[in-house]
Amino acid sequence: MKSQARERLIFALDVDNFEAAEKWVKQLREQVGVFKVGKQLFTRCGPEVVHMVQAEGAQVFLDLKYHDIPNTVAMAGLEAARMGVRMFNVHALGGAEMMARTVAEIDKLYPRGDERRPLLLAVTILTSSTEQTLREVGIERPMAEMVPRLARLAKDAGMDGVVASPKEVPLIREACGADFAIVTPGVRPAFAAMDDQKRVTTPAEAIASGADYLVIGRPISAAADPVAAADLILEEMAGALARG
Ligand SMILES: O=C(O)c1cc(=O)[nH]c(=O)n1[C@@H]1O[C@H](COP(=O)(O)O)[C@@H](O)[C@H]1O
Repeated sequence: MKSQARERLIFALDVDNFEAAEKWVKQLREQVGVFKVGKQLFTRCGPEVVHMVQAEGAQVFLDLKYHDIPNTVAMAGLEAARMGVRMFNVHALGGAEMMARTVAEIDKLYPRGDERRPLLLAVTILTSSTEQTLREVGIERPMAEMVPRLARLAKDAGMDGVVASPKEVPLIREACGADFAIVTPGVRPAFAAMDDQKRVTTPAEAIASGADYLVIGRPISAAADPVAAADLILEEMAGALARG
């Protein structure tokens, strides 16, 4: 169960330089199967940092949350796939055409079934957002309606899964079925602070509700002993997986 949990634990490499990223990858290799390279690190280091993670034998979630006109996102997605990342994401709010064009480009590069094909993920509503955040940008519908609606839009456009709060996993499963990946940030073990996350659950709750992958950053990176914190999280995940 622990090795299964490891494949589902994604550590957010939210650092500002190559050396720090490399240190985390070497330190957490036994606990973590996938490392997330996001906007800060990628803007600083570029593809070199993706290749470093791959050279260490781990997989990469390229978290650049593309949101632009359909052709621009599709072409950016193509470059992400060419880097050999395991998964990358776009904002579902970019719309059906943007997602479908991206899927179509990836289909041409690596058809479904090709092991090099990355998982194409759509961010629904960020885990730092509240109902108030939605109102501010003119979305009057409630979170519980928006998240499954965006997830369904992503599925119908051919995307492989979504990034969403663990709180909304049951709603997404209901809208999209079992064969759809759900990646959940906003995970906080009992020992960690909330930071800027708003819609959170514990690792065990996230797995029990049906999340496939957990993205965790500060609860590990800010811990006094990060390896011990990652081990605790893995144990909690493995326990929930065993309970089925
Ligand atoms: O796409 C993401 O990874 C993401 C989506 C989302 O809705 N919320 C969210 O926190 N994230 C990312 O997940 C990570 C969470 O980090 P911690 O809050 O430190 O555990 C950060 O790197 C965020 O950029």
